[in-house]
Amino acid sequence: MAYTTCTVPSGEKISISNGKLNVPNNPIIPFIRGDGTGRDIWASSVRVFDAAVEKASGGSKKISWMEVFAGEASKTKFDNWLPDDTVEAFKEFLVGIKGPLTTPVGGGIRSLNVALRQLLDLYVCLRPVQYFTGVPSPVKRPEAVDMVIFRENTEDIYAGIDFQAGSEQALKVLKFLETEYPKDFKKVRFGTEDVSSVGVGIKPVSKPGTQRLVRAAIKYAIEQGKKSVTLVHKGNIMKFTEGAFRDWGYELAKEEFGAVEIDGGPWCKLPNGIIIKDAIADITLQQVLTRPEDFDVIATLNLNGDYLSDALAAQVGGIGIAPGGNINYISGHAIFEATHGTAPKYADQDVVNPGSVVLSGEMMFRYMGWNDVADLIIKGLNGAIGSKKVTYDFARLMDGATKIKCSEFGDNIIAHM
Ligand SMILES: NC(=O)C1=CN([C@@H]2O[C@H](COP(=O)(O)OP(=O)(O)OC[C@H]3O[C@@H](n4cnc5c(N)ncnc54)[C@H](OP(=O)(O)O)[C@@H]3O)[C@@H](O)[C@H]2O)C=CC1
Ligand SMILES: O=C(O)CCC(=O)C(=O)O
Ligand SMILES: [Mg+2]
Repeated sequence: MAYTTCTVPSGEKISISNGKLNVPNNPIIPFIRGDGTGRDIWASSVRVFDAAVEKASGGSKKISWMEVFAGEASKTKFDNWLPDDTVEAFKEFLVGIKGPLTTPVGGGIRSLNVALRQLLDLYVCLRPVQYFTGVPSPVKRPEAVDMVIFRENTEDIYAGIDFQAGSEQALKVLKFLETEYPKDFKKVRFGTEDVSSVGVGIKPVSKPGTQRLVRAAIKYAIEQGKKSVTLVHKGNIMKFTEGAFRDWGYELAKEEFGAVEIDGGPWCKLPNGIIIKDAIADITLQQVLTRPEDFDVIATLNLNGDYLSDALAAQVGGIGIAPGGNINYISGHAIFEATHGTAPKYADQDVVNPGSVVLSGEMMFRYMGWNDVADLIIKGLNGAIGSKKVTYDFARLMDGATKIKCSEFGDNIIAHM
């Protein structure tokens, strides 16, 4: 493919055959720096990645980084928020990594982060939540938190069927409901008689969309020897979207994985003892705090997963150390990215924690089968935290800590590899 907004460096492509990635020694990996603090974090993280690859391979492996553009940098450079080249590069080179991109509230462009997930059909948002010894936490037993969130990444209210009050689309949908379903429509109290001041959002949730997500979560639980998979939903209220997510999840566990009901159901057990259970989203937010041991792998819908991942990140030291990956386990496409956003008030000050992107890279290397590189990154991060020379977010809660810059924290990780 001829790219006009980016340049393909020398290197080789990662490919997939029979569901297995083939990773050359000099893979081309597209990356987006990101908006706001994304710039500071990338500069620090990429040095960590290169150092870990160099050290683990003795110089026989090297990433060929390919910069691709999206967000504010792309708008300035190309008058285009998300050039086709960027999407094509992630498609062609299979595995990539990105910094956060800004999404305006209440108008303007729709999320570029969500767009990338949808355009590449990256149906799993994988967000592990684990505690690193020494990280300051607001809870008493942060070490009890060891959870992995499988967040559905393409459907739900993130699908973008979201119409502004008074728009032609909103008025048409409301008219349709009034005409076709007059009894249901009459029951709704909008707070106004004037429907031109009613915005409308639609929440699509499908059985195949649910089941591919739950399948990935159960497979992960089996491969990693986990104790349970909890389907988190608000199915008591949204019966045919969130409730259906729960039912389709249990159905899949029984039909594809041989689960049988326990204690009269609906909880069930796989032949290897893994429990498949469910919990309603509101109480889940309390119970992940009060009894974290009960949660292991969590499979949930898009919005619940978004809320849960920030809340859980707090328990193990905050959003500065919360990684993630957006993955299609069938096509092999994956884009790794932090859970946090662009934190614009800190942009270009070289102060924020690069840990979330560093750990997103660690996930990327493990996904590529470069476990020795991933292990070195973990070793370096553990050492850096243990040295108590950390960025402001950890330093403000850690006794006896020295506050250092984002770039210096990257150096500290490298020094401890
Ligand atoms: N995938 C993506 O690209 C995402 C993009 N976004 C976008 O980012 C923008 C800003 O979102 P906002 O809701 O403010 O959330 P952010 O995650 O950007 O920041 C919120 C707060 O989290 C803390 N924080 C964030 N990143 C770090 C870090 N690396 N190190 C230490 N602390 C950190 C800071 O807390 P404190 O003030 O306490 O220091 C910061 O003020 C929005 O446009 C949003 O849409 C949001 C989430 C994901
Ligand atoms: O796309 C955005 O701006 C926000 C997305 C988000 O919060 C997330 O994926 O966790
Ligand atoms: Mg979020």
